[in-house]
Amino acid sequence: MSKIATITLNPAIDLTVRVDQFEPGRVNRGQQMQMDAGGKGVNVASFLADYGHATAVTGFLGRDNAAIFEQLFTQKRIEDAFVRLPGQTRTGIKVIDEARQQTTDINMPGLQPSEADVEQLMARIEQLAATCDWFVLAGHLPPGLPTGFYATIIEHLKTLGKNIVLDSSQAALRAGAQAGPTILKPNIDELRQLVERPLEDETSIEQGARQLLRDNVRLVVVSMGEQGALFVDQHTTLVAQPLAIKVKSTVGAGDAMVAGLIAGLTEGLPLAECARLATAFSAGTITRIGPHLPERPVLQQYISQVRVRTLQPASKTQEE
Ligand SMILES: Nc1ncnc2c1ncn2[C@@H]1O[C@H](COP(=O)(O)OP(=O)(O)O)[C@@H](O)[C@H]1O
Ligand SMILES: O=P(O)(O)OC[C@H]1O[C@](O)(COP(=O)(O)O)[C@@H](O)[C@@H]1O
Repeated sequence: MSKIATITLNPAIDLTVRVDQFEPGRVNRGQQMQMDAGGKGVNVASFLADYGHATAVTGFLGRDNAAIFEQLFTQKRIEDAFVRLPGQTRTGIKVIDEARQQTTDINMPGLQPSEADVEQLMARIEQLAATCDWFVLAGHLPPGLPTGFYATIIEHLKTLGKNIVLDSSQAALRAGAQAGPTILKPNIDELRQLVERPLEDETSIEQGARQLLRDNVRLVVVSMGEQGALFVDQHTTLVAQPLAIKVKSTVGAGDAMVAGLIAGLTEGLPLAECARLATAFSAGTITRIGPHLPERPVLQQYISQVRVRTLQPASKTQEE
């Protein structure tokens, strides 16, 4: 089984604070606080490692607070190929309101890598390409990097014949999508930004996703929070219904979906089974804080509960 590499240019420590009945602009009393190593690619690797995959992580990590990441990598046997930068990796605040089942994210800009750091990163990616067939490029760009940075990496990885998943936002997503990764995983807001029109129903979301399928892009997964997700390829559109479970924190739900999708695709599962696995991974993480999957029997139960249907042109549906 080949290794899966994730690239997180701007990882984050997630400081989760539980505040029931959270009111912005007021004095709030918190109930619980927890810190986790995070950032999109770090989370994807962590979920895949829980599922038994060999993973490697790279990107830029602040030297001064790297311990929490190093602990995670050691614990889950994730290969650490992060380039170290002077200073601290950003910390993001995640306010979870369990009573209202709401998560509020405050994400910071992060550390700025130098030209020499970027060169070092490119060398690490080159080294990882010797052992990894899949590359996940995920998250916000750090300050100072050009919006076309993901596009540059994608173009290079394409020449090496790699499978590439892009999960980013704003201009970096737009430029990256044009470079033709294998899979795109926008959430509904990111898809709206990409296609520049309101997407109000399943059909318009499907059409928006289908617009992105071209050249190398063979699958677009649009995640829609509690509305589930659409899996759109050349031949079909599947709708994966989320599970009705008690939400603790939605932080990492999208990353879990990416991880579950890759787990399915690398096993050679049909798209409907991949959609089921991806949704089960997401369900597994929203019931807890931190980028971890539940034990196998629980995950197995979630997989069996996910409902996937085909979205047909005349809106006739068929259970998969
Ligand atoms: N409130 C929720 N209830 C149930 N499932 C959810 C909820 N929020 C997210 N999910 C699951 O996680 C998946 C990804 O979530 P989403 O919030 O769209 O991703 P992102 O974090 O990338 O914005 C969804 O497709 C769904 O299966
Ligand atoms: O790189 P960005 O877009 O600032 O996002 C970083 C945040 O995204 C996360 O990876 C969670 O992502 P998702 O909720 O989209 O799966 C957090 O761990 C992290 O704080």
